[in-house]
Amino acid sequence: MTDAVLVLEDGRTFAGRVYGATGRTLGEIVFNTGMTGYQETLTDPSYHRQIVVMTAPHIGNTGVNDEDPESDRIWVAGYVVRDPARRSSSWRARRTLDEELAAQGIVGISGIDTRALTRHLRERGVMRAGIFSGDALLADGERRPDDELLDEVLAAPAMAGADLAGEVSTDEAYVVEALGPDGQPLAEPVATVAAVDLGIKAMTPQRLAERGVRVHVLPATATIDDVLATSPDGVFFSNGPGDPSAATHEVDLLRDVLDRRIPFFGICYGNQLLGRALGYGTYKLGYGHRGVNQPVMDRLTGKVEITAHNHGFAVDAPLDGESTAPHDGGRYGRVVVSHVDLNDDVVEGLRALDLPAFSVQYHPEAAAGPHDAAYLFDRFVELMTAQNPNDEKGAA
Ligand SMILES: NC(=O)CC[C@H](N)C(=O)O
Repeated sequence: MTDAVLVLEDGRTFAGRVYGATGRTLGEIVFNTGMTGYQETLTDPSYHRQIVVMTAPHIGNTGVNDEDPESDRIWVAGYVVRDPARRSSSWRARRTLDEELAAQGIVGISGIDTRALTRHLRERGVMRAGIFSGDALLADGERRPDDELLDEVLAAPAMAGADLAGEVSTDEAYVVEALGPDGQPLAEPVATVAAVDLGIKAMTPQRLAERGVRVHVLPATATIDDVLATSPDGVFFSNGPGDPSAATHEVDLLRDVLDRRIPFFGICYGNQLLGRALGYGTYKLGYGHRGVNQPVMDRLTGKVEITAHNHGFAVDAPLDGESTAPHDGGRYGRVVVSHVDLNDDVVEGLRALDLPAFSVQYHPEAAAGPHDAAYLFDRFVELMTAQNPNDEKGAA
C-alpha cells in the first residue's frame, strides 16, 4: 500500500509507506552510507534542513536509547529507509525508532528502493525534495497530482547560500568540566577552550574534557570579547549545518582569533571556516561525504585513517605543497592541505605553518564512526600547552 510519496526536485518520485510522523517535510535530500550509528546521525545538528536517506537497508534494529544522541532532539528534516526493523533488539533500547520519529514529529518514508534513489543522487547530485503523506498527500480523499507536490518542493529554500548555525546553536553559554583519569572533575584543567557552537555534537566537548580540558561552549553569535572572557588557551569551531560561504560573522570572529595567535582547532564546518578565514574559497560537492568509512590520508605521517564524514561543501585550496593564505596579502603566512580524501581528493584538513591553527573536514569525535582520528584532540592539547597564547611572537 502506498501511503507516502517522496518527490525530488527534478520530478522523480518514489512511492512508499509512512515511517515516523505523517505530514509534509521539505529539505535537501542526501544519503548516508553508515551501517551503524543512526541515532547519532539523526541527532547531529549538521543535518538540519536535510532529508537523510540511509543506504543500509535495515534500520532501527537496536531501537532508540538514551545514551547515543548527539543533541537533545532529532535534527534531520526527514528520514528515508528501505526496510525498518519491525522490532528493536538491544538491552539499551527504550523505544522503537518509528515511535521516536513520530514522537518528535519527523516525517519519514519507508519501503522505497533506496539503492535506485542513491544512484540517482550520485548521478544528478543532491537536490531539494519533499515527503508527503496523510493530509499533505490527499485532497478530498484523492491523491494530489505530482506537479502540485513538485511546486511545493521547488518553493523550498536551497542549501547553497543558507546561513543556519544560528538556528541550531545554544542560546546560552555553558561549561563542560575537565575530567581526570578517574572520570572525576579536575580542579585544575590542563587547558581551557572556548568552543563556538555552530551545531556542536555532544561528543566533541566530551573528547576534550576526557583530556583534562575545560570547555566553555559559546553561542554562534559570540563576539571576540565573549571568547576572550573565558581566558582561553585555545579556540574551537564545531561542525554545523549550512553553506560556509554564508557564515560572515563566524569568519570575522575567527580572523580575530588568528590575529591574536590563539591556538585554533576546527572540525567540519570549522574546517571550512578556517579555510575561508585564511582566504580560500569553498564550493558545493556533487553529493558530499556522509558515512563512517571514508579513507583519509594524513599527509604529515602518510597514514590512512578510516573516518566519519558529514559534509556537502569543501575547501578549495591547492592540494600539493605549501600555499600562501590568500587573505589580506598573505598576512596569515603559509598553509598546507594536511589531509585528503582518497576516494576523490577532496581537501580534508588544513594546517597553518605560521599560525597555531589546524582543522579537519571529518569527525575525530567518532560519534558514530571509527576512532582512528582521535589523535587530533591530542594534537590540539599539545598545541595549547606548548605555547603561551599571550605571546605575540609565539607562532607554532
Ligand atoms: N558536519 C558539518 O559541519 C557540515 C558542514 C557543512 N554544513 C557541509 O555540509 O559541508
